[in-house]
Amino acid sequence: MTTYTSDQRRHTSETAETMADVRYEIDRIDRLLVEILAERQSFMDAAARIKPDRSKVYDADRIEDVVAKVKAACQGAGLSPAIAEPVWRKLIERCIAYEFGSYDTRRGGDV
Ligand SMILES: C=C(O[C@@H]1C=C(C(=O)O)C=C[C@H]1O)C(=O)O
Repeated sequence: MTTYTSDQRRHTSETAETMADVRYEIDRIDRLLVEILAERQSFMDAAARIKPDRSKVYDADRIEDVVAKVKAACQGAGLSPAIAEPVWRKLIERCIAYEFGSYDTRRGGDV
């Protein structure tokens, strides 16, 4: 199971006083995001292993399902959907490209 390593939080957005404070927290959060995205990426390898054929790697219905769920989660979390939607659409696009690569590597390039 993945565990996330995190530097100590020093400030909240309310207590930060300097740009050094702000950037320390942004850099800390970015390292966490990298760990979380690496775990998400690992499930692309799992999907490439499980999917029965290459035509299933790109799933338009599932893409819309993922984006809708992310937008719903934004409401509760206070994340702007204007940030989230394009970020997730690009993330999914790159994850699918990764999954195609994983699928082809696993099956020796056979299509
Ligand atoms: C992981 C999957 O494969 C692809 C990757 C997706 C994602 O990154 O969320 C969504 C749809 C699929 O085209 C899946 O089908 O769920």
